[in-house]
Amino acid sequence: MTLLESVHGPADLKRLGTDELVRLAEEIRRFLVEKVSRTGGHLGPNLGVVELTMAVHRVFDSPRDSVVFDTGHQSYVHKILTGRRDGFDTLRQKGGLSGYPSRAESEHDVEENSHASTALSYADGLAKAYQLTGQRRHVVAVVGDGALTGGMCWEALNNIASGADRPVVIVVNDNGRSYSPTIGGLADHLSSLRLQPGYERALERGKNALQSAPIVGKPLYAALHATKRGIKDAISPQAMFEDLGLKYIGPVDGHDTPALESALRRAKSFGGPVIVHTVTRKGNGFAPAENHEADQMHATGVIDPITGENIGPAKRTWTHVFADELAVLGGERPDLVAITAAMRGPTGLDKFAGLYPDRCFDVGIAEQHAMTSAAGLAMGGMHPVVAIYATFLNRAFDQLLMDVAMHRQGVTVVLDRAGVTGPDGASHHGMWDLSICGLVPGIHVAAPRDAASLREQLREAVAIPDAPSVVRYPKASVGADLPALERVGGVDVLRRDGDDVLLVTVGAFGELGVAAAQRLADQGIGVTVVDPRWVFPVPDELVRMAARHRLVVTVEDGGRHGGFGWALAAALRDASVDVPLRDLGIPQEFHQHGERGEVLADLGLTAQDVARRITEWVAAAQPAEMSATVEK
Ligand SMILES: Cc1ncc(C[n+]2csc(CCOP(=O)(O)OP(=O)(O)O)c2C)c(N)n1
Ligand SMILES: CC(=O)[C@@H](O)[C@H](O)COP(=O)(O)O
Ligand SMILES: [Mg+2]
Repeated sequence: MTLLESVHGPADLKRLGTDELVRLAEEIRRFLVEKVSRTGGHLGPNLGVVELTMAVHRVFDSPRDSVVFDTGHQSYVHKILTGRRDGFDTLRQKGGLSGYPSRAESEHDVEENSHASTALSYADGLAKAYQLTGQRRHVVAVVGDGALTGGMCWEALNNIASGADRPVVIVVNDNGRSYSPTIGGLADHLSSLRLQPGYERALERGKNALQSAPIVGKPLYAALHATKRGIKDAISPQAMFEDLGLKYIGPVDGHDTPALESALRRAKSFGGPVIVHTVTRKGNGFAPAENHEADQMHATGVIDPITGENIGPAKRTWTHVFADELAVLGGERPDLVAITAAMRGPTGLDKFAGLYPDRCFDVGIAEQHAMTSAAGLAMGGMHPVVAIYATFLNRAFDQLLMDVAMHRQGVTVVLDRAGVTGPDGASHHGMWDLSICGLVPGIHVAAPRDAASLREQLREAVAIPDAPSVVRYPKASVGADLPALERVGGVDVLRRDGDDVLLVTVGAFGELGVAAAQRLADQGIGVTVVDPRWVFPVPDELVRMAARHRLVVTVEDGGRHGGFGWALAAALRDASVDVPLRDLGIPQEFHQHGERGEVLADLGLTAQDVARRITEWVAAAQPAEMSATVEK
């Protein structure tokens, strides 16, 4: 039996000796590479936290002590050590192990939200609750240097620091990277601390040697300790944390188990808010990850477990199309600037940044700041393109509404991963953006249906000088272009078989709509399929088209609640167009992980299901109106 097979929970971990811990770390790394190379996932981040997670679970007592992982993508080791080793063959798969903590999976899991920079706020709340209920429980928050660039962390730190008697242990996992190198003053600050990685170890050795020395040991240690403190204050700017009221321990080598455990034990005994600054290496122990140029295998697909080479299917995604067109636009429009929230590569800004390095800004994991900074850039005469994942627009709603739209600033927001994303689960599905954008006065929202539309609508968006414009597209390969039969009032007609049903498809669902119409035509139901292209404001032409049909059906890769279908229904009511409308979209629930196609099928968002629903609706409609159609 391997050591890994002998560890079913933290208690088993606590019984291991030093040499066994080294072996266990090696076994965990081999396990991670073997499993994640097959399933895909966050290999780099988890290879970087093997010793750190082991030490946390040896020093603290989960689940009595709460261990919160910020973003949660680096919680695989935590899962392995808390009895879920056997689930890794199903990692991030439908019905399988989540790629993030999951309260349904384990009592050891606290936070499920994959949106970064929240762990310290959870920790603050948990610590207050334990204090109020007289529970002597520690709260441990593992937070990355990237997550620390998020504003919520600083809001939380401000509050945690005021709780001098609340035992919150903040373990900073400082690997110097988000996807790419972490940016900003804080990163510089941490790196200035990182310069003495052996600092704590040297201190530990020195203290042990001194304290064991007879007679002179203890006084000498005390004198040196005071000197150390003075040195730290003088040469290492961690004084910033201590000036905030947070004790600082570190930097600690995040792969040195004895040093880690010593630092964590000191933190545990402190009894108040304390930062343990650990220095780790993303991808540690797997050379292809350690040396991975782009992002040290932050998130991989299926890879060769030896070479690290991607062996999944190469695909041209919507992101690629955006990246290429923005690069072209950058040459035509010197006022165009791009903004990323620590995801320059994944959102397709690398090409633009390579051509125009001074015009691409990485603001860290700070979508709120990105949006309002964009408003400032627009006020200053630039046209910003803010490229973020759709789910992270949630973070910047107020800024979009008040700082961009209310000030009528020309900012273009490009939302990648819009709609059902898949393996990253409930907090990553981009299902909220249409509902959010629909609330914003004056906003223009485009949902391109293919690559040609994306290029065209991106150009249209950056030409809007006095309002926010949004372009949204899915996490998927981009299919073949779907040409329109004609464009009427800005609305593209994709197929015209009759006036029984007006099927309005949003974005990439154009292909689905045409396929559904074909199925319905075979049943004698005449469907006209249209793509509004710009879904907000709702095109007037759509209202006119609806009036000429017996039933209107909308289908969108977005949340139904407050989505495009609801907006069109309201527009029909406002225009007194009395035609029944049925809206198909993502139900207003938190949807678990799985492949995008699986989740869409479960939600009935396939051509077959849409055709079936329409057949049912047509059959259920007033017989006089529709029977002729159905009998045909
Ligand atoms: C609000 C938000 N924006 C962007 C992301 C995408 N994202 C996931 S992990 C990550 C980098 C996190 O870096 P860090 O906290 O340093 O953790 P590491 O991967 O280095 O362990 C980012 C930007 C996110 N999860 N949440
Ligand atoms: C944890 C996180 O927010 C991202 O790393 C997430 O895994 C998105 O992955 P994709 O870029 O593959 O959509
Ligand atoms: Mg990091």
